Amino acid sequence: MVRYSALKGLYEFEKTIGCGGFAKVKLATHLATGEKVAIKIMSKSALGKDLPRVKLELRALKSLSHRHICQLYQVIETETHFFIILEYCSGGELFDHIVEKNRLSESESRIFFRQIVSAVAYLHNLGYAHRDLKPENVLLDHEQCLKLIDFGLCAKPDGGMKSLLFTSCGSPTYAAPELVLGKQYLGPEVDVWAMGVLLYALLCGYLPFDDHNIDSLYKKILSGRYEEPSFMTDASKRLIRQMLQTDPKKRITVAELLTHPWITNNSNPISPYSGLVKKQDDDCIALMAQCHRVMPDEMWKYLRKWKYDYNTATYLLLLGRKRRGLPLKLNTAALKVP
Ligand SMILES: O=C(Nc1ccc2c(c1)CCNCC2)c1ccc(-c2cn[nH]c2)cc1OCc1ccccc1
Repeated sequence: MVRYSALKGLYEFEKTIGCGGFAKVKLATHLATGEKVAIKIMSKSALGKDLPRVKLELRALKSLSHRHICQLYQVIETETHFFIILEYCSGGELFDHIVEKNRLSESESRIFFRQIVSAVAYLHNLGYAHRDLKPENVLLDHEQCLKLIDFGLCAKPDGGMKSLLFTSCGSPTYAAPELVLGKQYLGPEVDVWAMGVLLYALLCGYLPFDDHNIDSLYKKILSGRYEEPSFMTDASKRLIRQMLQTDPKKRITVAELLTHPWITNNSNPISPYSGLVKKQDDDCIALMAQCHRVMPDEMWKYLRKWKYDYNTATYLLLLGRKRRGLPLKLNTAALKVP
């Protein structure tokens, strides 16, 4: 295996768990805290014209901090590679979870779907659209908590880089009619359509529009007609119809989803800000300050720049340990002085 010297002493690689288009995902241990992470490795030469997509993903990830969005910890760039250190999602893909259970009950689907709505509402409130929402891009952590990944296509809607979508997204099974028609479109509406496909997949265990022939797939999407199996409740059917609405202007918005009766179902409405995770924590700061032999306010002054270096990773991983009620400890050998 290629020795990635840039991470020597900082991370210890374990096995490769996924190989995507131009990325490889390896499990690793963050040595200062002993916490597990996922490292997405991309070779710049293999990226070629897709390099801007990586820059886009990193810029987006650096401004996102939400319970249901896979947290970025550190970025290491060498002449030849990008190493993106990310939150460990040991539950694997939501897709696999659905398939192994055939389909999910309405209440289990609601628990997952509320998390997706919260993450997408947060994204939209920041002016981003994900634009590639699909079950493969939704992972689970060890607590069955959902994590959105792969912001390679996400953009601020005013950017409207639809060419990016056509060139790089895989199967358009989740693509909204306006995308299929190549129309000007707004990212948020495209995300709502994809969320409709996702919710359908959760409730039914298969996709509303599917065909191995791309032209008949397009025809089905443009028709907006799909099967409503008998096991679906009327409430689920109504909600999905509002999301899989072919006219983007008539499609329900994320803001309306936040308070939709099927979503709230007598529990509290979803706040798009739920789960903001990046905050000042005195215990974590104090421990890092002690190891670096600096004053806590010096340490926080450095950390709040969010440089996504090893110290950002260490701080965020300590925060995670504290949230899980684990003792805070640091292996100073791996710590680099700022
Ligand atoms: O932590 C991640 N994955 C992951 C970690 C542990 C385990 C599994 C999976 C399932 C396989 N059995 C071992 C347990 C993990 C984290 C982030 C990202 C990621 C974030 N932006 N882009 C990619 C990707 C990740 O994975 C990809 C994957 C690999 C195999 C299957 C399912 C998912």
